[in-house]
Amino acid sequence: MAIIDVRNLQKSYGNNQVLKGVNFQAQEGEVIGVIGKNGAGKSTFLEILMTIKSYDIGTVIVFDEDIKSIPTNRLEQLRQNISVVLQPTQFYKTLKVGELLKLFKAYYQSPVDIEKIIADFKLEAHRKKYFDKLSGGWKQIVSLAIAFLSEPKLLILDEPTTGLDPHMRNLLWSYIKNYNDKTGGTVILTTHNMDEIELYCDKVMLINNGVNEVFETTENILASGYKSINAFYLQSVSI
Ligand SMILES: Nc1ncnc2c1ncn2[C@@H]1O[C@H](COP(=O)(O)OP(=O)(O)OP(=O)(O)O)[C@@H](O)[C@H]1O
Repeated sequence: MAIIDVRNLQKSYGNNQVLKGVNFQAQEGEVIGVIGKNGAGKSTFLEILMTIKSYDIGTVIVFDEDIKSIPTNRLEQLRQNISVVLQPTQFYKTLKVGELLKLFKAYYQSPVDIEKIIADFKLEAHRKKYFDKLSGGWKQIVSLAIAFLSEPKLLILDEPTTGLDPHMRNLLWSYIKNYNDKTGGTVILTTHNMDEIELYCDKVMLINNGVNEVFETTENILASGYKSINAFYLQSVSI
């Protein structure tokens, strides 16, 4: 089943045309990495999929709904199936980690057990700390733990592993893959780490010069002769 169908997506900021005709589809259960150089338009693209940013031209269908013509109440229902983690993440400064998890569990009316989330994300030592006082990497982990609380059908992550140490990166990816295997949820993320794309993503979309220059399975890219996704990236994109 198609979760997202994007045709000829165009978006400008003033006279800076960032997206010049992007075509993209995501099926249920896929893990898709969006790559491209700094300023290529990856975050802009994800924010449009999250339904929080407007666009100029094209069609964006999310869960079979055209997000431009959908009534507000249905847009809100649709958003309940999407979890997002943006960068940088700012949560309520005066709340402790355990309190934040409880708050969002209530907000999402989530059946997920907070103790399990705390154990899975290795948050025990941090549950009584104020979110504001955590290191950047731990803030990221808490944000991701919260994203999983809503048991989303679609998870959108903007550079989820940036700033994480290798153990936390592995931990995070094992959680993403586990969520994907168990629930069939779709994951769309951006990263500059090409090893992560190679290891964990089913498909890659390369945004270059405002278009999806490549949208292909990682398997086919590697089968076409590149020795790694990193080599593919370096050979496909000039500085
Ligand atoms: N709100 C905004 N107003 C004006 N220009 C913006 C805005 N947001 C992004 N841009 C511009 O749009 C372009 C694409 O930005 P975007 O953040 O989508 O790129 P990116 O691929 O995510 O970059 P990076 O890899 O550096 O995070 C950049 O030139 C950026 O300066």
